[in-house]
Amino acid sequence: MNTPSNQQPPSDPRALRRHLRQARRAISISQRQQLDLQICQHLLQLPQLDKPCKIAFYMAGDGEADILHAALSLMKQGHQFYLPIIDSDGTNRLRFGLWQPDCAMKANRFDIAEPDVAFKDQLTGLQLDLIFMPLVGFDLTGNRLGMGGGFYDRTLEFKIKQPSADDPELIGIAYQCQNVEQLNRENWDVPLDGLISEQCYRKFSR
Ligand SMILES: Nc1nc2c(c(=O)[nH]1)N(C=O)[C@@H](CNc1ccc(C(=O)N[C@@H](CCC(=O)O)C(=O)O)cc1)CN2
Ligand SMILES: Nc1ncnc2c1ncn2[C@@H]1O[C@H](COP(=O)(O)OP(=O)(O)OP(=O)(O)O)[C@@H](O)[C@H]1O
Repeated sequence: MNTPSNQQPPSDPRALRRHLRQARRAISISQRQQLDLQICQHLLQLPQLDKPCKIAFYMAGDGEADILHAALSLMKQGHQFYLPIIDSDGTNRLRFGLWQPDCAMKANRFDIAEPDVAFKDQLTGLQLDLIFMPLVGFDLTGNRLGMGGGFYDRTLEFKIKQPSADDPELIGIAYQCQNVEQLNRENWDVPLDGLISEQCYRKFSR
C-alpha cells in the first residue's frame, strides 16, 4: 500500500474506496503476476468445482485481481463462464452472458467489455452456481466494498430477502492489501460466502 502502515485508512466509504482502488492499482506488474498466480491456485482447489458449474467472473481492470488464467483452465474441464452485463432497463442490475475467448463483446457505459448476448440468452444471478466477485475492499467477516454502483447488491438481493439452498455462492477476489479492519454493513449489502486472496481461501460462516 502507499499509505504507511501506521496510518489508518479513511473511514468515509468514498474516500476508502478511492484509497483502496489506488492501492490495488499501485501493485507492480511483476508483483501482480505473482499474486494473480497464487489467487488462481487457491481458486482451482475450491471443492465446489468438483461438478460442472455455471460461474460468473469479470474482465479485470482498474487493478483488479485477474483470474482469467484459472477461468480458461476450468473451461477446459467443462465449467461454463459468464460475465456481468449491466441491464439496459435502467434498474442498475446485472444479468450474465456466456463468455468464450472468441465471443462477440461490446463495451458498457464504464468501458468494461460485456458479451454481446441477446437478452433472452442472458442468465439471472439465481441461475448461477458460483459468482467470483471483484472487490475494492473486504473485512474478515464477509463484508465487502465494491465500486459503489450497487450493481451486485441489487442483483443479489434475493440472497438476503428469500435465501435458498440453490442460491449462488459469492466468492470475493482481492489482494491482501485490500483487507480493512471493519467495513460498515448497510441493510442492502449482500455479504460474501467466501474470499480468495493470494494468502488463502477463507469461508465465512454465519
Ligand atoms: N471488472 C468489473 N466488471 C464489472 C464490475 C466491476 O466492479 N469490475 N461491476 C461491479 O459493479 C459492474 C460495473 N460497475 C462499475 C461501477 C462503477 C465504475 C466506475 O468506474 N465508476 C467511476 C465513474 C465512471 C463513470 O461514471 O464513467 C468512479 O466511481 O470513479 C465502474 C464499474 C459490472 N462489471
Ligand atoms: N438492493 C438494493 N436496492 C436499491 N438500492 C440499492 C440496493 N443495493 C444497493 N443499492 C444502492 O446502491 C448504492 C451503492 O451501494 P454500495 O455503496 O453498497 O455499492 P457497492 O457494494 O460498492 O457496489 P456493488 O454492489 O456494485 O459492488 C447505495 O447508495 C444503495 O442505495
